[in-house]
Parts: sequence; structure tokens; C-alpha cells
Amino acid sequence: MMDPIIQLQDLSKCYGSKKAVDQLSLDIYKGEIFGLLGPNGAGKTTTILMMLGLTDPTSGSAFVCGYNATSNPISVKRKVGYMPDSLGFYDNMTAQENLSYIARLNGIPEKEIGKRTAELMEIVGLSSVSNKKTSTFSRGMKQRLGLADVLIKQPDVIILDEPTLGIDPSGVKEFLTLIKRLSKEQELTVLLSSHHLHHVQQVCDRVGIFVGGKLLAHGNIDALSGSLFNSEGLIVSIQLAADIPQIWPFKQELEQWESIKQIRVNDSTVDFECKQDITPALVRFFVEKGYDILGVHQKKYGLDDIYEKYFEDIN
Ligand SMILES: Nc1ncnc2c1ncn2[C@@H]1O[C@H](COP(=O)(O)OP(=O)(O)OP(=O)(O)O)[C@@H](O)[C@H]1O
Repeated sequence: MMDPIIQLQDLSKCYGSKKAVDQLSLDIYKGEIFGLLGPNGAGKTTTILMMLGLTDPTSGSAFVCGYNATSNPISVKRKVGYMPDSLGFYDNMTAQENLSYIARLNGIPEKEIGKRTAELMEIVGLSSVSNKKTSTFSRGMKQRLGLADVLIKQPDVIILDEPTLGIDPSGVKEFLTLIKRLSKEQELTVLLSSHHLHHVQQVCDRVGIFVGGKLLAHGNIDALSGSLFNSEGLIVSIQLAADIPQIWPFKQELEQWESIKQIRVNDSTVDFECKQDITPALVRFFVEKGYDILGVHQKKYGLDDIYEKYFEDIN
């Protein structure tokens, strides 16, 4: 496997007796979109600050793009773009002027600024309004300009803190689609922190769940739901046209199937707890036995279920 682009090893940060981040170990790979999830005070921002070399860990290490963030923060900052949750622009300047200003701060040669800013305006979908003052911009437009600011230095990694906060649903969708496209096209690694679970679920390859400074779980959503709901797994529910008798001869036959963990019969509905998705085989079984099927429903656990379950367990 390739080397991780972000490598956190036993990273801890204490503020007095408070452990804001507690022995965090995590690897993130090039081109991944990774979601940091957790309630207020979980330690997400402190973790991000340590990755950027903006605060020193009490113990452990954070390597980003091969550099130790504590001993080499300047090199890390060259490679990493950070978009905080509250964005500031010069309201009396146009979007183009704001972006050019950021380009100069990043040391981009004057002769390249025009081309680079125009390309970025196109990428983030602001070309047609680039000569408008940012005071007229909606929150969603500002967020896209913030993304252009972050991308101007052609980073390998971008870190976005609550990027969808305060944007309307269509703006959120556009923004997340843009992030996904950029990540795929440019092999950009994206770390985003968010409270909005379904936003994260739409866009992230993997997520990490933070609570009380600890990383309780990380992985892709299927793997997390699989491990967390091990006892339940995937539920396939088949609704038939007629009730099933109390003593149902086919139950015993179905219980022999390797992929079925449990069967629950409730009037005309049969629920199967399965190790994997065997919906087509189950449908065929019922049809071959002459049953009329009114509906087939799969319950898969999503991020909301996973998140809730973790909070249930610790509260
Ligand atoms: N400079 C500081 N001094 C003292 N305590 C701090 C400091 N910064 C953070 N903390 C504490 O560390 C813990 C983690 O805070 P952090 O801001 O990292 O959490 P978070 O997950 O980013 O939360 P939020 O979503 O609210 O930003 C909290 O209990 C917070 O009060």
C-alpha cells in the first residue's frame, strides 16, 4: 500500500488537565475525501491545528505530505490549503481582486496571477460574477471563493472546516459535487469537518468519529455500519400478499442458507437478517414457491445510525 499523505501517531493535546485530543492515530491517503465528525468540543479543530503546525502537540506526531507539522510548519503550509468555518473577504473589492490579493500573499508571480485566478474562477463557477464586489455575494458564493483562495497555491491537501454551514440545499449539493470532482480530477486529498451527517455521507470515502478527544471509529460507511451493527447486518424485508401461517414449512429451509442469520415472520412480512445482500435470491425463492410479493425493502445503516449508536454507547 502507498504511504499515507497524512500520518498522525499517538497525537495528544492537553490544555491543563483537559485532554482535547487523546492518543490519536490515523492515516489518510492521497486522493481520499475524509470526514471528521463529532460534536462540539470533540477535538476536531485542535487536531486540524496540530496538522497545520499552528499548535504543538503535547505528545505524538503529525506528518503531512512527508513533513513533521511541528518542526516544519512552513513546508506543511505550502502544501496544505485550509478553509476555516468563518471566511473573511475585503467587501469593497471584487471577487477577482480578493483572489489576486491571496495569490500575491502566496508568492505567485505577478505575470501568472491573471491566468491562474481566471482558471480558478471557472473551476469554482464564479467566472460570471468575478467582477462583482464580494459584499454582494451569498454565503454559498463566498464559500466557493474561499475554495478558490485555498486552491490558488495548488495544494496537495485541503482542509475544510464546516464548509457547508449556512448554505442552502442546492448550494450544498453544488459545493459537494465540486469537491468530489476536484478530488478525483486532481487527486486532491480533502479533509472536511462537519456536523451535517448526510452531507458527509454524500461525499466522503471514509469518516472518523471523534468524541471527547478520542477517535472512536474510522472507516468507510459500510465497514463502520458492518462492525457497529454486527449483530444485525443488512435487513431485507419482504412483504407478501397473504399472511404466513404460524408454522411455516419454508422457514426451516431458509434457515439453512449460509447468508441468512435470522428470520422474523410478522403476519405477511418476513424480515431477513443477512450477512450480505441476497435480495434477488430471496425474491426468486418466494416467486418459485408461488407467493405474490407486494414489496421488497432493504434497511441499510447510514451515518446517522452509526453516529447515534456511538452516542448512545457513551452517554
Ligand atoms: N486554547 C484552548 N484552551 C483551552 N481549552 C481549549 C482550547 N482550545 C480547545 N480547548 C478545549 O479542547 C476541547 C476540544 O476543542 P476543539 O475546538 O478541538 O473541538 P471541536 O471538535 O473542534 O469542536 P467545535 O466543533 O465546537 O469546534 C474542548 O473541550 C475545548 O474547550
